[in-house]
Amino acid sequence: MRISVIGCGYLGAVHAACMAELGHEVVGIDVDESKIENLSAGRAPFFEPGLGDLLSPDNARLRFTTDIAAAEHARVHFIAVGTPQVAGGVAADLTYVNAAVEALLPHIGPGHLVVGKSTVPVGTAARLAELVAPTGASLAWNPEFLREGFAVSDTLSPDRLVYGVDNRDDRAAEVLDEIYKRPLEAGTPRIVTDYATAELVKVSANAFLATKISFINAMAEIAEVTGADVTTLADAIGYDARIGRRFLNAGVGFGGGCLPKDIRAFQARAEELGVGHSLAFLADVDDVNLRRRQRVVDLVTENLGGDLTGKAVTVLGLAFKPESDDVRDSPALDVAQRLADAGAIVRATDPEAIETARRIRPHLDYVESIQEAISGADAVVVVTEWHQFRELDPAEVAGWARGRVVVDGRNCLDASDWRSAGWTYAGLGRP
Ligand SMILES: NC(=O)c1ccc[n+]([C@@H]2O[C@H](COP(=O)([O-])OP(=O)(O)OC[C@H]3O[C@@H](n4cnc5c(N)ncnc54)[C@H](O)[C@@H]3O)[C@@H](O)[C@H]2O)c1
Ligand SMILES: O=c1ccn([C@@H]2O[C@H](COP(=O)(O)OP(=O)(O)O[C@H]3O[C@H](CO)[C@@H](O)[C@H](O)[C@H]3O)[C@@H](O)[C@H]2O)c(=O)[nH]1
Repeated sequence: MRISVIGCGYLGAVHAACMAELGHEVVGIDVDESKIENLSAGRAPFFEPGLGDLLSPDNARLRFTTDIAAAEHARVHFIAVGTPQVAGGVAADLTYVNAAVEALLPHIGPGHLVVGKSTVPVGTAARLAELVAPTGASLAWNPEFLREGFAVSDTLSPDRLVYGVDNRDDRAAEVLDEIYKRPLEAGTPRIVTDYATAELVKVSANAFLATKISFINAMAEIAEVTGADVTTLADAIGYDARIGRRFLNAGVGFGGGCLPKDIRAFQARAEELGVGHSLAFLADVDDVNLRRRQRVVDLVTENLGGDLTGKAVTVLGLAFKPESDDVRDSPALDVAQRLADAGAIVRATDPEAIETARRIRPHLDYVESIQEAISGADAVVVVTEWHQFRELDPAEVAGWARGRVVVDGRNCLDASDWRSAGWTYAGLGRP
């Protein structure tokens, strides 16, 4: 199948490379010249395990360009551009989706299928279908559920495939089945439904995941005033198969380019639809999540005598989660900024996210080496659970730092190991 992928960011670049891996002839298109230059040279423009292995300038099935006219040679066009929060608001900004579809219109015709992958407010697909209809092409919505850090394997072997189609269009599902032949033959469940359901599957999945994380973080708040241990609590409730242990890790909370903006945009859309009350609980989910960031800062402050002015604090982690260089709405970077705002002298490190962090917070002090970051610190704060941080030897770290305070913002360290090495250990929701 000849495919174009419009938008080659964290989602689109992986999707383009994986579609070529599935045997299709793919052109990736983006307005960002430097991204296209890197991808064309076989370099991943961001850190994503396994992506580099799929990119090669010699791969005849995969090319990248800034020229939207290249889409003319394809028959299926995936829309993978960003849908961030609107400036100064919480709704989804559809400018990029609208611009991408508008730009595509002169290059599509009968027999073409436009497939939305971006996360959009319910109702968007039906509106875009009207826009596409005069060209003779049709439109489907095929939301994406990949996780950063596992994006390649999630794309090649998804948990499920969802197709939102116009019920007068029998062909769209057949075309998508052909594209996803390999995962479907491997047993991936597939759900064919209407546009609205497909759009809602995506945002409700993210709302559920965010709620699950905020639920356990709310339990951490209760644990903190009762002396209970939220990690033991999570293990115990997680054994109930109806609850499950995944996404029950209490800590500094969720961030990234998806969960925070998606729950806010979902609430905004529900308000527009006159059913804001149905999603009112998501405001609490957001609040609990943001409170945890300040809680980390408060724990550092309490353990450093109540005032951070002039205190040297090392922040271990900048990415919103390990195995990613993504710092969009990163709790780690936010904590680093809050500590600096409170007067601390902050030095931060991350195995992959220093460059991305520097782009949006250029004034913070970043160092590559963990030892250099910790050297002379009054307190060490772990906010992204990279294995490089989890595996630190507390006795060795004690030789680098000045103070003996460690705040575990991801509940990822062995508290007793650190305490036996002389550290004052503080976790979130743990005694
Ligand atoms: N990142 C993820 O893990 C993930 C997973 C599932 C769904 N999504 C959704 O996918 C969409 C993309 O997210 P992302 O994380 O890849 O964003 P991103 O910002 O990394 O990438 C978006 C890309 O689109 C490009 N672009 C913007 N306008 C364009 C246009 N008119 N033509 C061509 N390219 C254009 C940008 O230059 C950028 O490279 C969002 O709706 C997001 O919610 C993301
Ligand atoms: O128990 C947990 C699990 C996750 N997190 C945090 O939650 C955030 C999101 O994590 P994750 O969902 O793994 O990352 P994303 O790559 O943002 O993926 C989410 O967002 C994508 C974009 O919509 C979806 O495609 C994925 O299915 C959905 O998991 C990160 O900050 C994690 O640190 C926790 O705090 N506790």
